[in-house]
Amino acid sequence: MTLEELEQIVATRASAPPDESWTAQLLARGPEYAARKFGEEAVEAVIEAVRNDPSSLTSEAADVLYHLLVMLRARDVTLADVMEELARRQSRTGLQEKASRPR
Ligand SMILES: N=c1c2ncn([C@@H]3O[C@H](COP(=O)(O)OP(=O)(O)OP(=O)(O)O)[C@@H](O)[C@H]3O)c2ncn1[C@@H]1O[C@H](COP(=O)(O)O)[C@@H](O)[C@H]1O
Repeated sequence: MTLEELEQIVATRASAPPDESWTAQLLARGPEYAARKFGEEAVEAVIEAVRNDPSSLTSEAADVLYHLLVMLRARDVTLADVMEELARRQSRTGLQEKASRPR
């Protein structure tokens, strides 16, 4: 499974009946709700990383990636947009990139 494939699944399920699809339910409740669920899943991943439980962290990280894609879709940002941004950063170190951000 690639992130592109998961993005495609999210796009397809977006138009499913909400009573049959978590993706459709998230999107029907709006971008703010999708963002909130992403935040909750991110916090759960943080907890597992701090607890040092690799199996639970793997599971929570999967939740995070899925909910990230749903949140992006809710705001019409594509995975390609995000990957292009990452590609732009490739020519610089992380510290150079951070220093170049507007304050
Ligand atoms: N990858 C996922 C995926 N990861 C997590 N989830 C759902 O996200 C929801 C998280 O909700 P909650 O926060 O209530 O769940 P939780 O974190 O387990 O809850 P707590 O017990 O911690 O409160 C659950 O219903 C999970 O099933 C996902 N739902 C869908 N997908 C993918 O999307 C596809 C389409 O799914 P539907 O849109 O539901 O058809 C699936 O086949 C998968 O490929």
